[in-house]
Amino acid sequence: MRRDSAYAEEQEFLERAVTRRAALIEELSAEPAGEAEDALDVARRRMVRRQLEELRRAEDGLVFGRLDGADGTIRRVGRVGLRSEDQGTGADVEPLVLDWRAPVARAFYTATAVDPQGLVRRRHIRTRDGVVTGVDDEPLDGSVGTELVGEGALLAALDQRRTGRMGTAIATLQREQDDIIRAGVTGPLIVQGGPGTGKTVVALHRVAYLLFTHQRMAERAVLVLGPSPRFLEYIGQVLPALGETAVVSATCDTLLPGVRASRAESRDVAEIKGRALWQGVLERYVTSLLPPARELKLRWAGEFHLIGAEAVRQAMGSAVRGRPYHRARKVFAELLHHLLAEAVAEQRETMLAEMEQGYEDILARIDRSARDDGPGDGRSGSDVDGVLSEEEIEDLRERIADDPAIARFVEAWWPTRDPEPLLRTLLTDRTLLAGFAPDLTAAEIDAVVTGAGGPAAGWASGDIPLLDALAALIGDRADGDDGIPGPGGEFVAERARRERGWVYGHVVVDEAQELSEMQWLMVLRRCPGRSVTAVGDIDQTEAPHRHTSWAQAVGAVFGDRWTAAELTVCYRTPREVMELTGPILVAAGSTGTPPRAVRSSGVAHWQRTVSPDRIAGEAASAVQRMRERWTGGTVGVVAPATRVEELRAAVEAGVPVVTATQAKGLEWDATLVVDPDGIAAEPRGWNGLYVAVTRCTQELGRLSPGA
Ligand SMILES: Nc1ncnc2c1ncn2[C@@H]1O[C@H](COP(=O)(O)OP(=O)(O)OP(=O)(O)O)[C@@H](O)[C@H]1O
Repeated sequence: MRRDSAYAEEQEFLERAVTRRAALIEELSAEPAGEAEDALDVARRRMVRRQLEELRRAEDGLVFGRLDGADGTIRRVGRVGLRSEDQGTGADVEPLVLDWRAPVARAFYTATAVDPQGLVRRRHIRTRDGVVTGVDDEPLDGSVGTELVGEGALLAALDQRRTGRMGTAIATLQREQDDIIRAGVTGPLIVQGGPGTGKTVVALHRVAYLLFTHQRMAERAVLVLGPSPRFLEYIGQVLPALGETAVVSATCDTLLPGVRASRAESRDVAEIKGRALWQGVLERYVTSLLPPARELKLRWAGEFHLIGAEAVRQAMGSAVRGRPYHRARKVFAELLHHLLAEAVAEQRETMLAEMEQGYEDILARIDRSARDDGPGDGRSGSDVDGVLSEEEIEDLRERIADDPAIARFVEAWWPTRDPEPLLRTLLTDRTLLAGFAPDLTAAEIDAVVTGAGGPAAGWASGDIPLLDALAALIGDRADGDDGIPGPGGEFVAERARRERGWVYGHVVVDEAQELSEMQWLMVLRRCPGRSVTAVGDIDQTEAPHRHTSWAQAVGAVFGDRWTAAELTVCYRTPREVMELTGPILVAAGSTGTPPRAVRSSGVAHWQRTVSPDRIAGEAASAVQRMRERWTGGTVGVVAPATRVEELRAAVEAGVPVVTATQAKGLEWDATLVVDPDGIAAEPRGWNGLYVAVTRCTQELGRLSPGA
């Protein structure tokens, strides 16, 4: 009976919220179109557009929580905040629904029986298509104690069939997750968590929280870096569903506009190219491209002018001063225009002074008395003594700056450069590379040069951070604009994606354990303010670098100035499967412990050995049986790289067959791991096997080739 009345009560409230949302959408849609009046109007319109976008996407999960205070107050929590019907702007009236990201909503995720935060009850409300389908009450008065927040709702969410797309978890976030989501942004935050602990959930919900809380971050957009395009596709719906548009998602390989990694390279070479030492190598290389400071001879208006070596050296010194190559070149060109204008003026003064002297001598000889008031007394303008006024020198400088012949001279003396051919040259020339990379051994230099491919070879993944570093040291040819987001028409994310030197408000890195030092530097370049959240599991590392701790992984970029956080509970993988992982971690050389599984699927994992020639056929049958068992859900196959092609041809179309590396971050209801020993034998293969077996939410099957 109480239960029925709770459903009826929440249904009634939900209908009120649905009506209110429709009214707010209508109100905001009625905003005038046309040109914005001023900067304030641009900002206001952008905010309205954002609110409208959020409201439009908020149908699902419009209301998912309720907080009952000890003082009798009742508050509802939902995907977006809804102003109540009688809440004018700034009025002191409670909103109808609290935004889950608002500080007052935090208790929904953090209140416990031990620390009820003024609440007596938390209610989770499940809805589908405008109908309340579930109500779970959790007393916070100490009568019931559980470690989990909203256990019923959480377990129901975790037990759902997987669709192949990640969903939002705003209704069931757990306290340790919420603490990280709402952590301050004082510097890099590195979150360690085992498989299925919700690292991706935390990372994405943190983006939504930060964008909601920090308006300036929204103006600069947030970058989300993931391990693969497949992973980005998997998480692609989460942020739009949370109403976020100011987000750019990419992999390290797709971060440089117009450049793609199209070539595989050996792990050894990839490891060498990932080392932070390349930053110094490239800096020395770019410095070597600067022209030597020497006397310059320029022609202007038919006359030659000399700019002395010392003046050139000084101008170069003040032009370079930490600036990128092209920027320094531009500053030098401007200084050169000044120097030349002064040289021209000086030469003209000398010439006129000589002419004047000659003229005076002649006049003196003809009629000394007539020269009493002769030229030479006045001191303004380009009078006959030849001294040019400041305006005249400035005018001269402008004409010099506009002269294509002078521009051609500068180009010949200090040419503009393209990073791609420059890097190609460096990576294919042993002597050059040895000169700039004294810390690499001869064998390492040999490996890099031999592995670089021919002049027409594409770029490998390990080249992208080198290109990025080089492009930053060389700089854009033309001056970039001011970086202020454009007017209403364009979402900031579109612009950020297009512009190479874009500086983001925040960067989130998922599967961060995979990044090489050079890739970390690439991240830092996009967020010099170090507003970075990185999530990962050092025990799932498969990349060729040799990091076995976060301190090692980020030391080269952040030193020891970063904050560590940890997630300890596994929400994805059932207890039955997690029990298998201890020995795998030991074999991987890890000293860590697997996270604690929150649920049991009640399904035993299984293992079968089949003769090697039947393995693909057996895998196909096993997948079919799993598909039948998990109707409406998803099945994935993980195998050693050498078996992927054969298995793809054998199993049903649409069932993903991937390597352990490609499986990173993904999950399915059931996973078939084919040839686990083969996976373990791959480089860092025990870590790969750890990834492979932890992808399932329900069932794990293992198929091994054998006698
Ligand atoms: N608080 C939560 N409420 C509901 N579902 C959750 C919650 N936390 C995690 N999950 C679910 O658990 C699963 C694992 O989460 P997620 O992919 O974020 O983990 P992860 O730590 O990134 O895992 P891995 O490192 O293994 O890729 C996902 O299905 C996610 O939706």
